[in-house]
Amino acid sequence: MDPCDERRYIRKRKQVAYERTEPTELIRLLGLPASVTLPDIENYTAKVLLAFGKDDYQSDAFWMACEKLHFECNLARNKDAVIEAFQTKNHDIVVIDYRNPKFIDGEGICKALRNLKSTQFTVIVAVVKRSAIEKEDSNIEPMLNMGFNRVLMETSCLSQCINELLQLYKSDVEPRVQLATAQAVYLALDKSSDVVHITDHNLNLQYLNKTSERFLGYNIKEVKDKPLLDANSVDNKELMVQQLQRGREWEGLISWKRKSGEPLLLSGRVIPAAIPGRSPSHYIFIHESPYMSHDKRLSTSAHLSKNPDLPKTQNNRKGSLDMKSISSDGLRRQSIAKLHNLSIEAPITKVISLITSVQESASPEVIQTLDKVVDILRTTELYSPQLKDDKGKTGDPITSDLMGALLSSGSTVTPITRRSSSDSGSVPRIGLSRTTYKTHNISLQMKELLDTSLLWDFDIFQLEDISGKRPLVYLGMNLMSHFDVSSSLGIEEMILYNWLTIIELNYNAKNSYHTSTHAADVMQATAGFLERERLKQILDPLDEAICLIAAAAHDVDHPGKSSAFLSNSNHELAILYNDLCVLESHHAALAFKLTMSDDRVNIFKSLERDVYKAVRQSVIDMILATEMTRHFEHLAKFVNVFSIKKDDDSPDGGRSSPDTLNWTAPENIALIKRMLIKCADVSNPTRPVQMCVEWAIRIAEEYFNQTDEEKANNLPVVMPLFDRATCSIPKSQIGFMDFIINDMFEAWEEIIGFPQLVVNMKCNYEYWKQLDEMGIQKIQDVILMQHRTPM
Ligand SMILES: Nc1ncnc2c1ncn2[C@@H]1O[C@@H]2COP(=O)(O)O[C@H]2[C@H]1O
Repeated sequence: MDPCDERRYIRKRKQVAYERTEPTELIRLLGLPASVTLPDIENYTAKVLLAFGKDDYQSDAFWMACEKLHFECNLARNKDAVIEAFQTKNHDIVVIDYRNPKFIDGEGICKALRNLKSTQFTVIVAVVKRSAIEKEDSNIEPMLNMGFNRVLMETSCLSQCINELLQLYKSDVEPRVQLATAQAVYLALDKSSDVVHITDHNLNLQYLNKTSERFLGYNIKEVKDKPLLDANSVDNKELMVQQLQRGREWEGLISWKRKSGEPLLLSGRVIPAAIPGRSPSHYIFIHESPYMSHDKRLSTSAHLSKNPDLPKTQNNRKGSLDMKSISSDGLRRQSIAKLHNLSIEAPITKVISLITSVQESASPEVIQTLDKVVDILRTTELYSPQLKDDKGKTGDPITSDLMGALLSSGSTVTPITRRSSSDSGSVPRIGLSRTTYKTHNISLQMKELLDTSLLWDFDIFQLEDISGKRPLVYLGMNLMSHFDVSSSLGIEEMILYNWLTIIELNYNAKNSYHTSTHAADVMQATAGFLERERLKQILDPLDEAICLIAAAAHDVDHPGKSSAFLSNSNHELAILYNDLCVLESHHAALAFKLTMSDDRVNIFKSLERDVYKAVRQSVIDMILATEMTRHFEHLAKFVNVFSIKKDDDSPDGGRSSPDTLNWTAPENIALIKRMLIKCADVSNPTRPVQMCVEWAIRIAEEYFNQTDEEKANNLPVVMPLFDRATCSIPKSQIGFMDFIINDMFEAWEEIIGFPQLVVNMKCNYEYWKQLDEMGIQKIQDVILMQHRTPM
């Protein structure tokens, strides 16, 4: 459709349900180049006021354009209404209909608005008739002088109105917002009780605040562009300048001369201001207010006791002293001093001290980079995942959706009714067996299949079929027996069988992905990893048992919805766990609740108290490690500790571990077990392609169901792009592998030596890329292609 032919569409808009258009989609709809970025409407919503005496295509087009851009829009019919609306909302843009004074007095409105002080930062636009502008002798200057910023020719074209508003936003509103912010900053500086001076890079004064004016007696006109400091102002001025030029802050005493000639010594700091990568262009001098820092000055300066004027100055200002903040500040300083006196030092403090000492002799660029490093190290969120800006902004939206949902636990509260979970209720009853578990009860087909249970291409879906959807018990018994778990725990095999049965019964068969087949698959991957020589050397039989148990139970009673969904729907589990690690906490708690519910399922009953404690702690730790919001934290810790040095001369073909690393230290074993279960949990993209595809379909189906339910119940949609009508399965898989899988499996493979993982992973990645290039998106089409793909 010709975008300018949208007039009919606009006229009909009141009957059409309005659909929110995402900015990126809008760019596509409008056919704008991908490089165009829409205003940061997440953070700032522009406010537009339409001054139109009556509705017509023009007011409709602007109204619609505002909706598309997510700008707030108001309409006023006459001068009084415009002034009233403006005084309430202080709009960024006012569009005035200037076509016919019969309907609305455009000139009067513009003048009245400009008479208000608050329109200083407002863009006023006049919409004029085509003929008014197309005339050869047309002259808009009088209108500009009247107070309009822009004169637009009438148009019924929606995209033209959108473009106009966008341009106004970019060229006028944004800079004005920034200007207003800058004014606010100046105001803050003027109101600050600190003495503030700003100089250029030659230390010539550019700005001083009101407190400085009061204390030193100069106003800016008298001293602008004059040197701020004289030779005696600072003890070692050269050193200070050197440090500032290198981009480093300086702290110390500066001796000032008041206009009246009296000296004034102030302690403070000087901060270089620079565009990143450049040398400083300005220096900011901040001195604690002479009245606020009186005590400190007295104690730091011998000069001061000789200066009788200061206490007088302080007395003059006494009314403005904030005694509470002074005393609490004093207390804070005392406690910091106490802390410094204690003989404790956190490793991070040592690291920061080392970096700071390196900065002493570094170049300005290195100093700036190290400053950033120190800033990052000072946060408490060192391992919290943050999507890199470029990926977050320009990456595939499905990937952003998926990563947003996996890596954050955002929630909004709206009630729904689902009740489930045996967490707070009673444990389901099952037919517990007291007889001996007999392996010979299984069919020949099952036996043949289970003979391959340790192979990476083990067919879990065939097991799902032939076990009547009870793969966990069959495979579980096979693997537990292989690793002799009953001996490690000192129990009969029958208890293991009962335990696997009760755990399997508590997986929800109705889910499409999080069923006991997924648990069995994770257990199978776990066994595959435990079989690697490297891990055999590190983990003992009890560790192996812990890994298999954690894998079997890690998603028990998964509702097929994410933790965010549970939080958003006020689910009892979210309430119970305060929206924190909701699902994983539930899986771990329920696993133990079920285990402890009856002696016949209690696989831990023979363990000594302290061994049980350690086993319990480790199983919980592993299950909690499957929580995806901490994915990057776990991965970063693992890579930091186990980063492998490539050494081609080493006897094991280039694989060598850091010499000093104690692989079997408890904290390192814990890291390995966490990474093991994490990799097993999301190992599906490293399986043979047919299985990889089946898992992708199952997880997508589960996500789609969640989106359906969120929409049906009017809940926040956690992953809006996982909508069965529009989602691209290949794109979601490419994104998942790019962000979560590829790096983690490369690192894991390096440690455990399992090339098949990475080979499969790369093949599958290529497969999804091919499907994507072929334009395949929907589940049905992926299934069709799957049937064509050879095993
Ligand atoms: N193939 C996949 N594609 C997209 N997401 C996946 C895939 N496999 C696993 N996941 C997600 O990764 C999560 C790992 O923890 P959960 O099993 O709780 O839930 C899992 C899914 O949300």
